[in-house]
Amino acid sequence: MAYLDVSDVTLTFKGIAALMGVSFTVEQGTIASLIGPNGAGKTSMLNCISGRYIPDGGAKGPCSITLDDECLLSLPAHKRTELGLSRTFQNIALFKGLSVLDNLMVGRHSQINYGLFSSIFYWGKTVRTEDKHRRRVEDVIDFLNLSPYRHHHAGRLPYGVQKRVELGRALAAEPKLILLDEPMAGMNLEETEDMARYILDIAEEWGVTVLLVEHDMGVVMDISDKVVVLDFGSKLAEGTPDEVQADPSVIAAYLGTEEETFTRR
Ligand SMILES: Nc1ncnc2c1ncn2[C@@H]1O[C@H](COP(=O)(O)OP(=O)(O)OP(=O)(O)O)[C@@H](O)[C@H]1O
Repeated sequence: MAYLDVSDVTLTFKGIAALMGVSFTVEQGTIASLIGPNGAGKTSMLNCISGRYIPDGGAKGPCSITLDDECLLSLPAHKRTELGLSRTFQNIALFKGLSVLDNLMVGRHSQINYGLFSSIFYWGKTVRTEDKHRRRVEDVIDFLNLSPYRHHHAGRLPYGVQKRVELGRALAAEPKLILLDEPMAGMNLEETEDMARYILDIAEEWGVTVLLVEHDMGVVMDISDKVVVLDFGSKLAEGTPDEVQADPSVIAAYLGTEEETFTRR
């Protein structure tokens, strides 16, 4: 079975379908992208996987979303985080009054498993665990080149750096699967290229599986192992970037007929 297996997911809001029987798979350690026009259902799909939305049928029917063979639907969002699922949001969701370092430490929250009792009676263990959290956060700071900003208030940083901090917070949680909702939105060319490099390294060096929602087709076609195309809540195509770019239904329905739509960087 695939690492992430989405099978026949339907989601309706007051009778209006955001997703209609969508199925796709993502293999471990790869980068998959969800693309489609505005309102196609991309963020809704990420929300179903992360636990923000519950697909129609809930947790009782046949399981429609599994991660590493584990059914996600029966788990609340925070349990999915403990299982190794982490995400970023379309609109930056940082604690703006906290430093970069503290925002990343918040990302460690799911890994903190000691309470007041053990802090008092197993002090040594607590200190060792704290060290482990610090080390992970420092690794993330180094990886994303956030050192110059570590003590800056997140809310005062340039937009592109804030997007990087948000990625860092998701990475701090030691995810196995990371969901990225438009990580390049609003970025200039240089920031976009840097972010694309980070995403490639997250998969290749850190071994994290990536599911990306992104409107920048150049980036999507360049870095994805697989592309899934949604249109009006239904899956239109699934395949390698080359297969999807050659699919007439995709060209007609979403990408238009202009050749430069698929120009690689
Ligand atoms: N909480 C909600 N309540 C009602 N309708 C919703 C809700 N969330 C999403 N929808 C509807 O579901 C459909 C899919 O929306 P979604 O945000 O998933 O699309 P998208 O592909 O991510 O779009 P975009 O590229 O603009 O972010 C839209 O018609 C949207 O209005």
